[in-house]
Amino acid sequence: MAQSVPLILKVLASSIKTAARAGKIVKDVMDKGELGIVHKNTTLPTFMNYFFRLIGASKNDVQTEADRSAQRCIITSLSRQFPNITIIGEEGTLDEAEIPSDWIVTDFDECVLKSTCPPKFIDTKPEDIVVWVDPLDGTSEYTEGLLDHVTVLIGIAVGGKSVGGVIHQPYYDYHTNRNGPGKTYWGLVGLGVGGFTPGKAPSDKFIITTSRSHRDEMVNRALNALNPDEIISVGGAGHKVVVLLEGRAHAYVYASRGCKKWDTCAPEGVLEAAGGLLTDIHGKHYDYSKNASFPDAQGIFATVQGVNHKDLISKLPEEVHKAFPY
Ligand SMILES: Nc1ncnc2c1ncn2[C@@H]1O[C@H](COP(=O)(O)O)[C@@H](OP(=O)(O)O)[C@H]1O
Ligand SMILES: [Mg+2]
Repeated sequence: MAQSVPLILKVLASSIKTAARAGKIVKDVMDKGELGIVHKNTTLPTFMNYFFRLIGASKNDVQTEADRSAQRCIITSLSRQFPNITIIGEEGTLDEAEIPSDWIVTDFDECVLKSTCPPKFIDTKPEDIVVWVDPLDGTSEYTEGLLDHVTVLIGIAVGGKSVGGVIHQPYYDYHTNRNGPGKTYWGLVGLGVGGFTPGKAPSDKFIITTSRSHRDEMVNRALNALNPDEIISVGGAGHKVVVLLEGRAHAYVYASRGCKKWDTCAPEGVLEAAGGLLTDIHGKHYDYSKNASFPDAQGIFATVQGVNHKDLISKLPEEVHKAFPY
């Protein structure tokens, strides 16, 4: 690879290949049938579970062997290629010492490497970059067999702002092609998107996508106020943004604090590279710098290009805004 390729393009090009490899691991674990499910917070004392509920985390947040193995693949691959960037994974610190050699990805997406780097990223340094990894978004759907809800997310933040990333859907179209390669949606703000052709949402009705498994009173109040013609309830933050990218909905609305930075960094970057917006429910972008707190504590509000983000947010009732203070 030419030395002159800007770092941001190398990180994106490597993330595209790595996400696909991690997606294959996710499928291999499922095919083997040993999911190794653990409930992440159930070993905590009662007061800690109470605290987790207060900040919006579920005490039954599950993790499987696929989450662990896919994260080991991604973090080991990216950190060997880019030792000086910061990488934060949903599953915390895992043993990377003895991972199979074929989990270590060393190749790059050629199309991205050959692209013209957006001028503002030409001089981006390793210390400016934070990569947020969700090795398996939609874990509860994965354990329930709703496989097309599952995505592998690698988000790229520069200077605390999500600017791009990769959403890989390992089970894309699996009903007709179970052993297919999946589908990879990537984007970089200023460069554009790749791996898919953005769809256009219908002009004769208004469609919102939201959580399937984490619905509460405040989520419902926000949805009622926006009065959509249709609600698409699916699992995973990555999958919901895929629904937007494919033109199947106009907005993703989630008035809840349950998502974390690794759930939204890649979806935000890819959606914004496609001309959309992903913010909190007040319209403010999240901070993805390395010391940022993990929860998306002010919820999620995402819209596709052509929808007036600010106008739509203004339709949320005051009580919903007040429920998510800074
Ligand atoms: N109330 C909550 N408690 C725990 N996790 C939540 C949550 N709300 C959202 N999430 C996490 O955010 C992601 C998208 O959620 P949803 O499908 O409900 O929209 C999932 O990530 P993971 O599957 O990676 O854990 C999910 O676990
Ligand atoms: Mg997730």
